Amino acid sequence: MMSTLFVLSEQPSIAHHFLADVRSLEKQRDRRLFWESMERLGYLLAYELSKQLRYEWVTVTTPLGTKQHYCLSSPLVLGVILRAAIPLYEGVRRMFPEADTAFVGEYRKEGSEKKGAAGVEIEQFYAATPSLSGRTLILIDPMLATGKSIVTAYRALTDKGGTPQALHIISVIAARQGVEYVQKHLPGVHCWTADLDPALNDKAYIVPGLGDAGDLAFGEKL
Ligand SMILES: O=P(O)(O)OC[C@H]1O[C@H](OP(=O)(O)OP(=O)(O)O)[C@H](O)[C@@H]1O
Ligand SMILES: O=c1cc[nH]c(=O)[nH]1
Repeated sequence: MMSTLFVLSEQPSIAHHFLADVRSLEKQRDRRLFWESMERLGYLLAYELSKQLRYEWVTVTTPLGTKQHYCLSSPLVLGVILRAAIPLYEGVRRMFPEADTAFVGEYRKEGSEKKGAAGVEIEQFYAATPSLSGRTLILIDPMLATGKSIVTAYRALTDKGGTPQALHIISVIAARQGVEYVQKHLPGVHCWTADLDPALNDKAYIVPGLGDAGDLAFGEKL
């Protein structure tokens, strides 16, 4: 199956406004704004992704008659990668409130990024998931840098939960190299990102990026 890539910023829309909020060094001081803008990007990306899901026609009775609507029939599991994904997840979850949720705890091993993207190693320590078999898995992580965190999370979840019928990734900022990495290791994946950045720096941070998404949402990690 073919992998696909959707980039929200390719069209002028309110998404640019929220992207400017999360990237701006000055506005990042306002944690409430950072969270709200992440959540709003979550709504917008979930809306775009929803166009690819499965629906069934349902007849709704109004006080004055009946009307048919498409109602979601794809069984969804949202996958959250701790910590930084929580605000973005909250936006996606509000759009798909009936979805189940899987959690993965992991972080980049301290110092491993000193050798650049090739050196980055992921320490994965926690995974809790409902069954994924035959369901649609949406992995959520605001920053897709080297792509190693997402691939590690997918493996941890599928080892326990089985193989999903479809895989989507929602990110706010993806590096081109990270997208290529996930497409290589997770064939058929569908990537939905608010923006696509050109490069990683020598510590495998996205440039221009926004800095450390986990620290901005929750405070500097010791
Ligand atoms: O694509 P990658 O190169 O793997 O990098 C991206 C990862 O980095 C961030 O998490 P981080 O490891 O900083 O942990 P945190 O969420 O606890 O801050 C981010 O939320 C991703 O999970
Ligand atoms: O640019 C990056 C890369 C990894 N994690 C972040 O929070 N930001």
